[in-house]
Amino acid sequence: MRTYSIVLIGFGNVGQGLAQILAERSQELAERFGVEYKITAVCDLLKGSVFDPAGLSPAALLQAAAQGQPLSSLPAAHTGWDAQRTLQECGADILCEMSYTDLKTGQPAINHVETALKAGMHVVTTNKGPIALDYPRLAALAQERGLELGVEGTVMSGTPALRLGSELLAGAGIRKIQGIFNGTTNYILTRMAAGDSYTAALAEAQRLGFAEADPTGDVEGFDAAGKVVILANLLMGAHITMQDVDRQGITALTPTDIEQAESQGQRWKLIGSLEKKDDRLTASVQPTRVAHSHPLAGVSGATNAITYTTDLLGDVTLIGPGAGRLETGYALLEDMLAIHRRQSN
Ligand SMILES: NC(=O)C1=CN([C@@H]2O[C@H](COP(=O)(O)OP(=O)(O)OC[C@H]3O[C@@H](n4cnc5c(N)ncnc54)[C@H](OP(=O)(O)O)[C@@H]3O)[C@@H](O)[C@H]2O)C=CC1
Ligand SMILES: N[C@@H](CC=O)C(=O)O
Repeated sequence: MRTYSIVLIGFGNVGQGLAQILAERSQELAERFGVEYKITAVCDLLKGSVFDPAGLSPAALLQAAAQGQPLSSLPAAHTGWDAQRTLQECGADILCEMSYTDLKTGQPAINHVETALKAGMHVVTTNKGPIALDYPRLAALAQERGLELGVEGTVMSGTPALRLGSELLAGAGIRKIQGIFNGTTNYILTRMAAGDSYTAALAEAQRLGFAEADPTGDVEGFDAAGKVVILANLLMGAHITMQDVDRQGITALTPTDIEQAESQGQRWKLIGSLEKKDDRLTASVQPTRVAHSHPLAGVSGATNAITYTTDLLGDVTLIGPGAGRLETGYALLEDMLAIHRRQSN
């Protein structure tokens, strides 16, 4: 059995989703893969922080969060450390970085990732900020130190969109990528098409744990644009920035626009696109009317979809969850299992 100690920075929807997965599936992980992930530290801005090298019970962490009790009320060797101190002193094997995405500065997550790598930890993250804004530098830092930087959850949560593109389609010649890359807006558009108000649909997306802490990132298209940047730079050899994405969100769409499209056999979707033509890459996120018969029209709720157009296989499409607590928690497990597989070879 190989045991990895893990530190969780951010214990919101995703952090709690990961803790729930570990609480429920540790026996299966041990039996099938010979691996144990032991949470030794958790640090969250408002919920507090706790570190115990002997390990913390995921169930107790979840119970404290559900009851609004500070994490520091749990029995542990150390409490009250901030993220930097936790990363410098906890000595974990893997950082799970799940703090807020900031697509302007990438902070504080860039600092978290950098500190963890310098302290010798592998990093797995669902945070789009560091990956959209600073991936080459952070990936080089990881590589120099023989460490892994797992980023699967930054695009389409636990649906293995990045792994499909970077591993399985790596030799197929990806020349175009198109899809629905934001769960919150797809959920809102689906609910509005069924007659609900924008405000009620957004509130429900927040309650279900799909939306960003500041949902402007979702509804104005920044989150989808960040994912387009990640796809371009990680899978298409590009070096684009957020400013290179021609971006528009869904806030200008009215109930009348949505009704009108439906009555004409069409549906609004927020579509992200990347296309390479003669060495030039175009990148966009735009609300788009698609026919009811279009493959993306039936992708509803927080489900996302990605179509890779390749030289050798033509179109390859993957559809799956794009957001959610467990769905995104699973992305971190995917990356941690990949680390375990590589370490075991
Ligand atoms: N939810 C989803 O479906 C998906 C989310 N993601 C990404 O995963 C990350 C986590 O998402 P989610 O859990 O939904 O977000 P939440 O807002 O629910 O949780 C983020 C947590 O991070 C904590 N936090 C923020 N800054 C710090 C800091 N400096 N030190 C310690 N803790 C900090 C917050 O603390 P507090 O609230 O107590 O202030 C909060 O509990 C985000 O980057 C998001 O973009 C990616 C894919 C899907
Ligand atoms: N807020 C995001 C979460 C996943 O990245 C979304 O709604 O897709």
